[in-house]
Amino acid sequence: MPNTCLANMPPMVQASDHEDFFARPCIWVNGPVIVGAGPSGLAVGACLKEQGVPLIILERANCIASLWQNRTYDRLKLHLPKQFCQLPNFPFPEEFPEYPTKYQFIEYLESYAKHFHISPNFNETVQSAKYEQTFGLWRVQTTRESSSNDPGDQVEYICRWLVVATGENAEKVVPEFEGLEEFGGDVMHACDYKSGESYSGKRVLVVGCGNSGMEVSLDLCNYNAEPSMVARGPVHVLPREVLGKSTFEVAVSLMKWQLPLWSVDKILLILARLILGNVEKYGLRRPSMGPLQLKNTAGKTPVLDIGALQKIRSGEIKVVRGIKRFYPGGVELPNGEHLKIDSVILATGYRSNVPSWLKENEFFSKDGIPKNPFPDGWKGKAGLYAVGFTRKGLSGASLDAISVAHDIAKSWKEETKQKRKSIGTLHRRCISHF
Ligand SMILES: Cc1cc2nc3c(=O)[nH]c(=O)nc-3n(C[C@H](O)[C@H](O)[C@H](O)COP(=O)(O)OP(=O)(O)OC[C@H]3O[C@@H](n4cnc5c(N)ncnc54)[C@H](O)[C@@H]3O)c2cc1C
Ligand SMILES: NC(=O)C1=CN([C@@H]2O[C@H](COP(=O)(O)OP(=O)(O)OC[C@H]3O[C@@H](n4cnc5c(N)ncnc54)[C@H](OP(=O)(O)O)[C@@H]3O)[C@@H](O)[C@H]2O)C=CC1
Ligand SMILES: O=C(O)C(=O)Cc1c[nH]c2ccccc12
Repeated sequence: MPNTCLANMPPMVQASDHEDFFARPCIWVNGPVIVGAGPSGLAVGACLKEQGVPLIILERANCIASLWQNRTYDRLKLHLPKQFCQLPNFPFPEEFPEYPTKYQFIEYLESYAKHFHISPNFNETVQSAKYEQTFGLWRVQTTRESSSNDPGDQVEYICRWLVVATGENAEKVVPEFEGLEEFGGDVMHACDYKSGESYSGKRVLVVGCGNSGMEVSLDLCNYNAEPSMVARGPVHVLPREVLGKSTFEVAVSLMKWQLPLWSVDKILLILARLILGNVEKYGLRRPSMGPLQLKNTAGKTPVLDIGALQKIRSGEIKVVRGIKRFYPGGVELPNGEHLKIDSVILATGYRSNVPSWLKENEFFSKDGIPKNPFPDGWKGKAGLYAVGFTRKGLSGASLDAISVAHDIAKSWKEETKQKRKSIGTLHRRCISHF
C-alpha cells in the first residue's frame, strides 16, 4: 500500500464521531482512494500509475471485475466489438476474436491489472464516504472481511481524492410480485444464472426482455428448456451486425459524420427493419424514442440480437405481455391467461449503489448516477470523481478514466509539492498515534 500510515485517531476528529474513531484504525492515503476494482477502477488506477500517483483500490469482492467473474452466465460474450471494449494504454491480444468471450475478457483484465501493478484491497466494502469540509479531506469507512462468518474489521481511510468506480450495475433489481412466495418453484436473478443445463425440459418464465432476458431465453432454448419471456414495456431490438459490420460501429461512423443522434437512430431503425422485419408482431413493441437517444437519456440499452429473435419467430421463445400474479406452480398473465411454470428467472436489471454509502447529494442523483450527463459527469467538487457512469459501456469508462487520472495527477502534483510540509505533520501525528 503506497504512502499510507496507520493511526487510531487522526487530528480531524469531530466530537460526535469520537466513539467511532476509537473503534477504527485510520489510514492516511497520499493519493486517491478508488472504490471498485471493475474495469473502471482498473482503468483509472492504470492511468494514475502511469503518472506516478500513488493510490489504493477498495473492492468488496475477492477478485477484480467481480461482475464479470461472479455475476454473469457461462456463454456471455462482449456484444460490442473488441476495439470498443479495451481499456486505456493496453490493447486486447490480436488473436482475440472480434467479440471476446467473458473468459477472454477476464483474462485481459487480469493481465491489465498485472501489467500496471495494480493490487486492490479485496474483501473490503465501503460503507460510507463523507467529505470533512473543515479539513478538506474525505473519510472513507470500510468493513474488511477475512472469512464469510467473520463480522469484519472496521477501517477508515483519509484522503484528498475519492474516485467512485462502483458501476451502473452494482446491485440486482428484484421487483416484488404478487404471490411469488407461494409459487414454490425456484426463483433466481439473472446474475446468478450460469447455464440452461439444469433446466432441460423445464418451463421457465424469464422476466424482462433486455439483453439479459433475451440471452438467458436463448441459452435456455439451447438446453431444450421452454422459456416464456415477459416483455412488459417497449424495447429496441437491433441486429448485432449489418452486412458483416457491427451495428454499433455503423452508428459510431455515422456520428463521426456529425449526423444528429435522431437521424442516426432513424438509419439504425431502417436497417433493423430490413434485417429483422417487423418485430412488433412478435410482441416486442418499439419505444417512441430512438435506440441511441433512449440509451443516452434513460440508460436503457437496446438489445443487440445474437439469435433470440429467431427463436421468438419459431415460437421456441414465447413472448408474454406482463405478470398479474404468481400461484403454486404457475403464473396468471394480465390477459387472464395461465401458464404452468417450473422456474422463474428475473432478468429485471441492475442499479447503482452509490446513494447507500456516499454522503453527498450534489454531484450524484438519487439514482446513484452523476447528474451531469456525458461528457461532463466525471468531476464533482472537493476531489470527488466518477468513472463508468456514462451509459456508454466500457468505452465511456475508458474516456472517464483518462480525464479523471489527468485531473487528479495535476492537482496531486501541485498539492503534494505545496502541502508536503503539512502532510508531513499529519504523517508524524498519525505515526505518533500508532
Ligand atoms: C451481463 C452484462 C454484460 C455486459 N456486457 C457489456 C459489453 O459487452 N460491453 C460494454 O461496454 N458493457 C457491457 N456491460 C456493462 C458493464 O457494466 C461494463 O462492461 C463494466 O462492467 C462496467 O465496469 P465498472 O467497473 O464501471 O463496473 P463493475 O464491473 O460493476 O465493477 C464495479 C466494482 O465495484 C465493486 N463495488 C461495488 N460497490 C462497492 C462498495 N461499496 N465497496 C467496494 N467495492 C464495491 C463491485 O464489487 C465491482 O467489482 C455489461 C453488463 C452486464 C451486466
Ligand atoms: N452480451 C452482453 O454484452 C450483455 C450485456 N448486458 C448489459 O447489461 C446491462 C443490464 O441489462 P439487463 O440485465 O438486461 O437489464 P435491463 O435494465 O436492460 O432490462 C431489465 C428488463 O427487466 C424488465 N423489468 C424490470 N422490472 C420489471 C417488472 N416488475 N415486471 C416486468 N418486467 C420488468 C424491464 O422492463 P421495462 O422496460 O418494462 O422496465 C426490462 O425489460 C445492460 O447494459 C445490457 O446491455 C446484459 C446481458 C448481455
Ligand atoms: O452492453 C452494454 O451494457 C453497454 O452499455 C454497451 C453499450 C454502450 N452503448 C451502447 C449502445 C448500444 C448498444 C450497446 C451499448
